[in-house]
Amino acid sequence: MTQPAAPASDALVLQGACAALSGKRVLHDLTLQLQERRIGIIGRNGSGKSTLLRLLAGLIAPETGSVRVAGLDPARARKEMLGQIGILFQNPDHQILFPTADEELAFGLIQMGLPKAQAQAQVRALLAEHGRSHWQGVPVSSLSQGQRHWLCLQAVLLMQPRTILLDEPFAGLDLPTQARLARAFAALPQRLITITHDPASLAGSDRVIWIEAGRVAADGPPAAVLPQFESEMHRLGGLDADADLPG
Ligand SMILES: Nc1ncnc2c1ncn2[C@@H]1O[C@H](COP(=O)(O)OP(=O)(O)OP(=O)(O)O)[C@@H](O)[C@H]1O
Repeated sequence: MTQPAAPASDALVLQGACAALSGKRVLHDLTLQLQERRIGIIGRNGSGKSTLLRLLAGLIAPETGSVRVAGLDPARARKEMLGQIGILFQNPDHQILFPTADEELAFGLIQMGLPKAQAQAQVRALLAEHGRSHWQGVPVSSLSQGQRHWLCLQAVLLMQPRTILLDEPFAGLDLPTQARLARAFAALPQRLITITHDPASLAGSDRVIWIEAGRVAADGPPAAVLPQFESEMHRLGGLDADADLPG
């Protein structure tokens, strides 16, 4: 019998992982080896997608089973994870910690152990490269939603993580901003794991995982998974009652 291939050294591996929130189990016995370059996670509201992202990022620990990123437990190896996993939350305001744009950009680098002056120099160079030197000292509160998204993305990229987790990256952005962001994502060398409700945005992925009520409903190439997902969503959309919304 042939052995399954060993995971890539920077793979994200779930083994029988369950996760609970406030005592309620929301992810059930997930076993996944995530190593493709573009992975989409799709599913209905409340299916457990954000919880899966939080589990992969080590923001929550599994109730049972294990999560490993590059062989490490992401909930414990917090410092090592800075170079492994970057996360972009749906709402930049859930991510931004500092009052000014440059402080926000420098934070991750300082966390990684870079002396403050060096981190600040990298931030100045980045802002200059993007024609945004005037953002030095600018209050985050004065930036638009799209500009805050850009800020969060750059803060993550400065840390050069191997994998970036994106939670509904296009939600609330106008079409030109979405198109610009999509081009920026497409050009990234990193592995991207994207959560979305929107099947169209995953058409070019290497792999799509459909999560339903905390379990994998389908897992494969987009051409196989997305039509199944869309047909089920159309069927559910045709029902009048929304009593089947997961509670
Ligand atoms: N703090 C919490 N305590 C208890 N249950 C929670 C908590 N947060 C979320 N849940 C429940 O966990 C389940 C999964 O939520 P999760 O946010 O992971 O889903 P999702 O697929 O990301 O949803 P959406 O697409 O609406 O953002 C849902 O049923 C939700 O009600």
